Amino acid sequence: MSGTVVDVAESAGDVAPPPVLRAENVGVAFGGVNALSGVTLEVRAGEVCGLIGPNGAGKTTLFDVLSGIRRPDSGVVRFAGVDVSARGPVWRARHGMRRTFQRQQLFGRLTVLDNLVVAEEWRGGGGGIAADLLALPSRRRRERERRVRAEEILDLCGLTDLRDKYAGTLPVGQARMVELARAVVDTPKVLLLDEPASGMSSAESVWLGEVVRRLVDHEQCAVLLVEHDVAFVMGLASRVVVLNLGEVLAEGTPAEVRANQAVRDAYLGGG
Ligand SMILES: Nc1ncnc2c1ncn2[C@@H]1O[C@H](COP(=O)(O)OP(=O)(O)OP(=O)(O)O)[C@@H](O)[C@H]1O
Repeated sequence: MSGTVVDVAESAGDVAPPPVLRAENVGVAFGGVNALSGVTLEVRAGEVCGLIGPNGAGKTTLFDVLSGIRRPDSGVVRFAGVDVSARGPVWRARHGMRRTFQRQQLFGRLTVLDNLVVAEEWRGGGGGIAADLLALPSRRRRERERRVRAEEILDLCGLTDLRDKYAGTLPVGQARMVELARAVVDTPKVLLLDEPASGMSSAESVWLGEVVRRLVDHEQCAVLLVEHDVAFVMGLASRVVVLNLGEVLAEGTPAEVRANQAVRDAYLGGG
């Protein structure tokens, strides 16, 4: 790898900003099974890109490669233009890549607000334990800033009324929304959302769609979304990539993908 991850700035004259995250010709094989072959996909700041495909298409494997959990057998992953293929998930997270998982990962015995503050604290506040024990003014100021940021994100997510509830007491739909808020509070450059609507009622997934849109506009982060609920993806994403048998079968706007005959045959049920 070379260089460092830098903020992605729109270069003068370009219509679209450069991709924040890009998988280039990625291949992964498990024994004789090609889970991914020659997959190229990118996502840009301010955009929601949907990733769909039938069971076994390779969506989870691609998320694992993008987030650094799995090294690809071939191809590279670029984050803000830099080849990060050799970097692990912690490094990528530290540089602004956040992933939510299908299983819930909240701290059940912390309040909703504290779940967000903890998500900000993992970077550390500078000064270590001594600064904590001495309650240095700089540390107290940083804590106040983190609470303000957490409250701002709770507000954007429509979660302010739940801020003092213990996360472990929340029903699935609300808990999923808190997970999203946790992922966003640390100002990621890119968010990988893995089945964010699973377990949600249809009213809750409408709420989720509105919140994701609001967060993307406010934070100008890039979102890549894997979701089995195709209608949800089509309603939210501006661009959709369809994987099938480890390859990109189609890519385009939701309308283009819906009209694509190969996609209809392989996935959406013909017709
Ligand atoms: N650890 C593994 N060992 C062996 N084969 C695997 C492994 N993980 C995934 N596969 C295979 O790789 C292919 C892609 O799987 P993957 O889980 O990425 O698909 P997916 O699109 O996420 O599927 P689903 O929608 O069911 O979650 C499948 O054929 C799967 O059986």
